[in-house]
Amino acid sequence: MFKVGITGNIGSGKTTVCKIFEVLGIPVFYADDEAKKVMIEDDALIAGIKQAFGNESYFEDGSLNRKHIAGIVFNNKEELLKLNALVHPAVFRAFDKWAINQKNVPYVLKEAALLFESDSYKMCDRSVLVTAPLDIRIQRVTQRDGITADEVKSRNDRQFSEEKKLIMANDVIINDDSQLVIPQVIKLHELYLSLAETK
Ligand SMILES: CC(C)(COP(=O)(O)OP(=O)(O)OC[C@H]1O[C@@H](n2cnc3c(N)ncnc32)[C@H](O)[C@@H]1O)[C@@H](O)C(=O)NCCC(=O)NCCS
Ligand SMILES: Nc1ncnc2c1ncn2[C@@H]1O[C@H](COP(=O)(O)OP(=O)(O)OP(=O)(O)O)[C@@H](O)[C@H]1O
Repeated sequence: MFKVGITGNIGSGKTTVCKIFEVLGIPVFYADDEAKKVMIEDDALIAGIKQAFGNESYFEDGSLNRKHIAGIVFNNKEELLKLNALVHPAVFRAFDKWAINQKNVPYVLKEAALLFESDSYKMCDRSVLVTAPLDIRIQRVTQRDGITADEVKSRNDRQFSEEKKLIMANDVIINDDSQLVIPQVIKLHELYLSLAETK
């Protein structure tokens, strides 16, 4: 199966772009959503997270105390690496399992905030970066999530810069309101159809 990894820094619009690919019939694996799922379903992982970040990482009903964990990991690089090392292998396994089950589709997309940071782009045939300037991204995320501009910046600082990702990515979608997004997606879709056919 031809696999395309899609990424972008916080608030770039990668999920929005993925919805357009879905309309074109392309299945999308949302790594960030899968991370949220395994963190409340995988017993070994839950035990590891409690050991690393305390029992208060979970509420009594078993849901994740996101604020508690975010407060630790987005303020300390070592703690974030610890969390990533616990969560990412479980997400990689889930993606492999999911991809095998996608039948009769030309290619699949893997949406991941940390495609490059986690090296998971190496498991894809192609990568695409969604970009937008930081001020626009801050505005979008503060509006969407009700978190502060400083919180958005601190998460952004934990990710590779857009400049670095532009060098690593094969393709780019510009989502800064200067050009339409749908034609950019259709153009890439046509490219991926032809690349998948010749793989
Ligand atoms: C720390 C947690 C609990 C905070 O939850 P919260 O609901 O506040 O944020 P959410 O998960 O919606 O993430 C929002 C954005 O933060 C950024 N972000 C999330 N995790 C990370 C990370 N490990 N490193 C850098 N940025 C991150 C991304 O841009 C993401 O889109 C959560 O982000 C988490 O469990 N992260 C670890 C899993 C992970 O690495 N997910 C991303 C890739 S699989
Ligand atoms: N071109 C656009 N015009 C207006 N609003 C947009 C555009 N693209 C994205 N948005 C909005 O900006 C917010 C962030 O977009 P989206 O959730 O797709 O980004 P993301 O990269 O997946 O974010 P995160 O990394 O935080 O998960 C959403 O509320 C979305 O509706």
